[in-house]
Formats: sequence, C-alpha cells, structure tokens
Amino acid sequence: MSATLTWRIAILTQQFLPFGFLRHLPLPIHCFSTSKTMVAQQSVSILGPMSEANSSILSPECIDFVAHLARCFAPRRDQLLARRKAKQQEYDNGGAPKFLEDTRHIRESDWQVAPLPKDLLDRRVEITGPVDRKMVINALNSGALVYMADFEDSTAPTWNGTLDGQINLRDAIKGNMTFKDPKSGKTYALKDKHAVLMVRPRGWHLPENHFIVDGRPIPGSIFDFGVYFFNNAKALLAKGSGPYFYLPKMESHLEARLWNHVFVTAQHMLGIPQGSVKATVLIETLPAAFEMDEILYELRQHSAGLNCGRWDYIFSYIKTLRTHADCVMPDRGVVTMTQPFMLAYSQLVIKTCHRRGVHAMGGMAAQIPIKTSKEANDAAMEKVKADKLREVKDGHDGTWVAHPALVTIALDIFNQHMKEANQISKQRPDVRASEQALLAAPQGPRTEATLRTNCLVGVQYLEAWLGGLGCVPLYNLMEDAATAEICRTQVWQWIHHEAKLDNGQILTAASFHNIMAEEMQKLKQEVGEKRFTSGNFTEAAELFERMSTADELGDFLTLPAYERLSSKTAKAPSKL
Ligand SMILES: CC(=O)SCCNC(=O)CCNC(=O)[C@H](O)C(C)(C)COP(=O)(O)OP(=O)(O)OC[C@H]1O[C@@H](n2cnc3c(N)ncnc32)[C@H](O)[C@@H]1OP(=O)(O)O
Ligand SMILES: O=CC(=O)O
Ligand SMILES: [Mg+2]
Repeated sequence: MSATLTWRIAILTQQFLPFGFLRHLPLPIHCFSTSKTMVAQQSVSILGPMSEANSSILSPECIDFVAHLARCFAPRRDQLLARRKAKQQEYDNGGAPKFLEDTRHIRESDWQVAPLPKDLLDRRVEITGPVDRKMVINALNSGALVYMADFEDSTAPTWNGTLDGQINLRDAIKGNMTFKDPKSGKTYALKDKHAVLMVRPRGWHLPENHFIVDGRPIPGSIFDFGVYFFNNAKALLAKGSGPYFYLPKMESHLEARLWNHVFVTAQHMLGIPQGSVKATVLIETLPAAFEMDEILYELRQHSAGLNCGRWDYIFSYIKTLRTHADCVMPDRGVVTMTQPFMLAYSQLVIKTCHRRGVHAMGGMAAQIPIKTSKEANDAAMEKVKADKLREVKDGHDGTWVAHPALVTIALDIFNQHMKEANQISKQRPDVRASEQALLAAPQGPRTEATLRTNCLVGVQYLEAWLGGLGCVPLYNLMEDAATAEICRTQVWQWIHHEAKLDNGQILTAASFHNIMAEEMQKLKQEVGEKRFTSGNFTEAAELFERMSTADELGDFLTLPAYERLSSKTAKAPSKL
C-alpha cells in the first residue's frame, strides 16, 4: 500500500474515532497529495530580498512545501479568524466565554496524550528570546533545559530578521554555530551540551506579507512553521530530538485542530513518523481557558502540554470583556498571578495537564537584572524567586525566564522543590476553577501614574518594533508585544469606560491627548532630541494614540504595525 493511501486511511479512520463528530472539518482532499503540480511555483511570489543566504533556507523545494501548506490551510485559518469576530460580537453583547456543552464528554472522560519524547520530560527551566544569532547561541548555552526560539511576542518580523532567525536555527541544529559580534569583537560558539530547541511561530492572525501564494500573503504561522519544519525536522529526529513547537494566541480548540492538521500533513509530506511533532499550547487568551481539555484532546498525538502565557492572557481578558463595565482593569502592576482570576486559570492549567499526563508550564516574570542599583536588583530578583516558588509549589512542571542571569535563580527553586523530572503525577482534584472564578474582575487602583507609564512604555516599545526590535528593557522590566498590548488596551478601556483615576479625574479622550503630549515631551528630553527625531517615535506615538482612542478596539497592535514594517520591504517580486 502506498504511503499516501495508508495515510488517507489513517485520517479517515481518525474521523470515526470516539468524539468523531468533532472532526466535521476534514482536510481538503488536495492536501493528501504532495504532487509538485499542485504547488506550481509560478503562482508563488516572494516580495522580499533573496540574498544567497535567504535562498539557502528558502530553496525551491521549501517554497513548494510552504505554499502547499498555505493552500491547504489558509482558507480554514481565515474562517477561524472570522469565527473569532463572531464570538467577540457575542461577548460585546453581554456574553462571556464559557465551558462548552458540546464537548462536555471530552472534559469528563478519561484519555491521555501520547507519551512524551525523552528530551522533553524535564523542562524545569526554559529560556525564551528572539532569534538573532548572538541570542540564539547565548540562550542555547544558558544552562536552561529548553530554549524557546521566538518568532512571536519578542520578535518584530522583518523579512530579513525572520529569515536570519531560520538560518540561525538551522545552523544551531547542525551544531557548529559561531558568531563574532561586530560591536564588541567578542566571539560566541555553541556548546556541545545545550538546551533543547522549541520554536514559537507567529499566531494565526499575522500574515507574512513577503510570501504570496495565489495572490495573497500567507499566514505568518504557516510560514514560520513550514520553513523551520522543512529545513530541520529530519535533522532533529536524526539527533534524537524532534520538531518541537510552542503555539501562541489560540482562542479555541478548533484552532488547535487546524494546527494538528498542519502537523499531520507536514509529517506526511516529509515522510517522517506521525507524532514526531510535539507542541506546547500557550493558554494566553480568555476563551482558550475554557477549552483546555479540548485543546489537548485535538493535539493528543502531538501535545507537549500547556503553558500559562500570563501577559497575553491579561491583554485577552481586557480585549474579550471590552464592553463589560464591571471588568475594567486596575493598574497593570497589580494584576499579578495572585489575583483570583489569574490564580484560577494557572491552577486549572495544572489540573488539566496532569490529568492528561502532560506538562503544565509556568510563565514569565517580567523582571530582568538591574545593573544600575544593587538594591533594586535584589528586590527584582526576590520577585522572580517568589513567582517561581509559587509556580513549583502549585504543581507547575517548569517555568520561563527572559534572561540568562535568571536561569540559576529559577533552577535553584525548581531543583529544591521538584525532585523528579517533572510533577505530572501530582494531581490537583482540589482545583475547582468555575466560570465565575475565571472571569472574576481583578481589583485594585487605577492611577494617573500607570496611565502615563502605559503611554511611555507603549510608545517606546512600538518605536523599537518599527525599527525591527521585538523585545526591549524599559524601566527595568522586559517589554514585548504582549505587555505592550496590555498598555494600549488598558488605556482604551479606561477611556472607553470613562474610568475614575486615583486623582479623582474622569479619563476622557481629550484628557488622554493632553497627557500623551506631556509624556512625549518628557520622552524627547529623556532620549534626546537627536534620537527622538531620527527614531520612529512620532509614528509610534501616532499609532498608539490612534489605537487608544479608536471607537472600536483594534484586534492586535502588531497588525497595523506590521503593515508599516513590511511596507518598507514587501515590494517587487524577487526572481525565484
Ligand atoms: C510575554 C512573553 O511572551 S515572554 C517571552 C518573550 N520575551 C522574551 O523572550 C524576553 C527575551 N529577553 C530579551 O530579549 C532580553 O533579555 C531583554 C531585551 C529583555 C534585555 O536584553 P539586554 O538589555 O540585552 O540584556 P543584557 O544587556 O542584560 O544582556 C546580557 C547578555 O545576555 C544576553 N541575553 C539577554 N537576554 C537573553 C535571552 N533571552 N536569550 C539569550 N541571551 C540573552 C544578551 O544578549 C547579552 O549577551 P552578551 O553579554 O553576550 O552581549
Ligand atoms: O507568551 C507569553 C505571554 O505571557 O504572553
Ligand atoms: Mg504571549
């Protein structure tokens, strides 16, 4: 029997497994074929520069592969994005996410995800970060057990930066990776023993404007996944590892099903065993918190658990409940993991994952080392320690750090409190995260000081992003796309609901414009006139201000920002 036929039968059989009616959206039949005629290269245009290095990663075969995945799955992705909008309408009309009646049997029946590969059993400390060459080497050498190479929250996806990232990961997998920093002259080399590599592609919402199939930009998620998978999956398996991923910003189990279909097709096309892919889903949207079991179930052949993407989760809480006047957030600084709704969500992640035999990963403390004051640094590190201690005691099987200097701090705490490779066997039947608990509005003050900080952080982050930098230290905290989203949605929410601030002032668009003008003036002084005028501050401030005062809350800050970022490079088609 041919491989294609065997696989077709496998897929068809899967549709009649228990809960088969959930699989009412089979793969398009042309996805079963890997015939070159289905992916004629002439209908693929690449709008970014194709240097020799870029061509080495985007070979004609890789282009065919990615285009085929896009043809198979972009239409369904479009439907799922439209579904998000329809759901949001329900929430805007007073509804809220809830546990699904249709999938109760999945939540209530006993099943487990497929066994995990050996190199993913112990994930007690994972470092995350952007994919430039120095960072990749530093992260892999950092002593963390896993490095999550990030094309999402900490990356501004310029064409060259995205492809450089893919080249860096390919070279890291080959093993002989070096780098000489032109600024410092320092040289870097990958150690023999280094962290296990996981890759986070962009979320379903972002397009890749430089890769056009049949006249349309393809989803950035398919581009990042496809290029990485095509170039590295076999090499990773040959080394005893595998193609491992983090999947961001999903809002339903139907989106997880789509990823599962992408994995099944990709593995089939390269002829590698089904189940080779492993993926950890970030639970970082409010709707997804109500579908944790279902998400694991959809990905059960490919799952490596769930993770608490706490920053996007806060952003999503604001976004989802945008019209609910009783859910207006307090200052972002007081929305910590001990707020009841955050605690309920993180504990439900642990309970759900352990019941299904898989890791429940913790999240990111935003503190980073402070070089200018020992006292301030000690206080910041204490916060990181407290956060990691709560995580390990609650039952998380590992955690995230943003910086190599935090690896040992997190390792010490997990080593002390987690003697085995993980604590998946530790069940949490005591956790009862009700709908009410997951939705409970956080309490705390709304201050003018936070409003001003939101303006400063939001604008400076966007300024960096428009310059191609996706993660920056600001006022001693790590700031990335998720934390910047909190800044601008918090401002929008406060204006929209005319929040009363601690100074007694009712916030309106007019008073916000005055505050923005004052803060931008201060910022100009802080960074200096020259840096201010040569940077992207004016553009960033205009975008931040427009999105904060729009009648409708925009879906993602990075969508309009990406149009600006890519307009500089997505121009004439490159010769293929
Ligand atoms: C909400 C979420 O999604 S969280 C996940 C996304 N966010 C992240 O991954 C955060 C990643 N972290 C970072 O990008 C950085 O740590 C920043 C931007 C916050 C701070 O960066 P810097 O100001 O360069 O830090 P600093 O100067 O202290 O760095 C010291 C060294 O550590 C390296 N380093 C810092 N962070 C990382 C990292 N995450 N991975 C690898 N190396 C790192 C630097 O490259 C530098 O190396 P060098 O000494 O060889 O030159
Ligand atoms: O991706 C992580 C988050 O906190 O957001
Ligand atoms: Mg996130």
